[in-house]
Amino acid sequence: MIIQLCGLSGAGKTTIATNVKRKAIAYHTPIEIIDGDTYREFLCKDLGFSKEDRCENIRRLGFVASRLSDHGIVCIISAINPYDEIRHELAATYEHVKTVYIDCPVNELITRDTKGLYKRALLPDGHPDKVSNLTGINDPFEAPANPDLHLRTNEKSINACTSELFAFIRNTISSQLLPVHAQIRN
Ligand SMILES: Nc1ncnc2c1ncn2[C@@H]1O[C@H](COP(=O)(O)OS(=O)(=O)O)[C@@H](OP(=O)(O)O)[C@H]1O
Ligand SMILES: Nc1ncnc2c1ncn2[C@@H]1O[C@H](COP(=O)(O)OP(=O)(O)O)[C@@H](O)[C@H]1O
Repeated sequence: MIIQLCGLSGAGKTTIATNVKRKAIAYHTPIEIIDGDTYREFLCKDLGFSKEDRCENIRRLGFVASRLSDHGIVCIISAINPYDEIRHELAATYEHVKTVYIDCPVNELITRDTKGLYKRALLPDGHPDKVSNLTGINDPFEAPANPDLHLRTNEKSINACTSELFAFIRNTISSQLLPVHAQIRN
């Protein structure tokens, strides 16, 4: 199974994915986090933040996820993943892809600003430190219309969001395994 997260920087993708992975160890559910930030240092080092590059980024993360997923590893793609087009492409290309929206209003993210990116994006034009294409401020984010799971991280605690995503993964695994058991019995 491939869980493609999407959500603005600072919304909570890494925090929730990491906590879910920790929780899954006790249940012997293998989880791999495929994190945009990490892969941008290696496999996706050549990519920037244009629409084309962001889509290519997700395409590559999706490919890695598909290889691992074929071996029964639950892959969580933790990236901003801002465009409908590429989210749909991933879901159409690979089996068992679920979209999870990690949602937080931008005003709250400006307050969190864990990486200082929002402060820099809000600098006046022409300022040497200004970030010019930060998603949600001066670059688009297309909120998914019908995500498989929608987590509002400004309304629920980290623990509550972690439990919801974890339960979603467990339920999806069970429902996908049921027909297989039925086939074996028949
Ligand atoms: N301009 C701009 N816009 C968005 N993000 C920026 C930008 N510049 C740097 N960063 C940092 O890069 C991380 C986003 O990379 P992703 O691979 O997740 O992005 S994408 O899915 O290809 O849109 C993102 O990581 P997260 O904060 O974990 O989301 C940022 O730390
Ligand atoms: N309900 C929540 N779920 C996830 N993170 C939360 C929540 N509430 C507050 N936070 C905080 O928001 C920040 C999210 O950062 P991070 O996980 O790196 O985001 P992202 O990976 O989406 O950029 C962390 O500082 C985390 O403690």
